[in-house]
Amino acid sequence: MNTPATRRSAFATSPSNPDVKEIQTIPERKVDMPYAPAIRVESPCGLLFISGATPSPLYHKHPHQLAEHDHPNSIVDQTRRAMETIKSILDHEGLAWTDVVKVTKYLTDIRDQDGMVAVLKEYFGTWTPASTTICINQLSTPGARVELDMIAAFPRAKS
Ligand SMILES: O=C(O)C/C=C/C(=O)C(=O)O
Repeated sequence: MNTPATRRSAFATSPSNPDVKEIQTIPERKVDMPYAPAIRVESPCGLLFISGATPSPLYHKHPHQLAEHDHPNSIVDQTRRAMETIKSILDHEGLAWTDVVKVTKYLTDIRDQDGMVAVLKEYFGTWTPASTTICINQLSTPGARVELDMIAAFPRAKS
């Protein structure tokens, strides 16, 4: 588990809503990305919406360059990569796995569910956020079998 820390300044603020903030964990890589790693909503309580994480590196070129997407075949290894990406965003925001309130899980083969869930348990321990699991026929890069997105809530002292 990571340790809660002071919330960082956001990368940018929505021009139409001062409570909506763009999060960039590696600001110099924004130029390569068509979406933010996360969006923080600060009022009435702080929420963090984490973009879908796959086995691909968080920051990668768009359009995709296949050399950046050399995925292991194993669902366990792919899920660990996605969870490490999400951990980097939670760490950046000073949040813990126990601050995650919702997980959406996308699989290309529902038989991968048990392997994916076992890896999530390594990270979440006994904490069980709300969850939705969806099976789809393809993800964003060849060979990707899993994508995870999450919503986390900032503890009141940090909201
Ligand atoms: O599903 C999304 O839009 C977020 C993730 C995207 C990718 O993994 C990607 O563009 O490679």
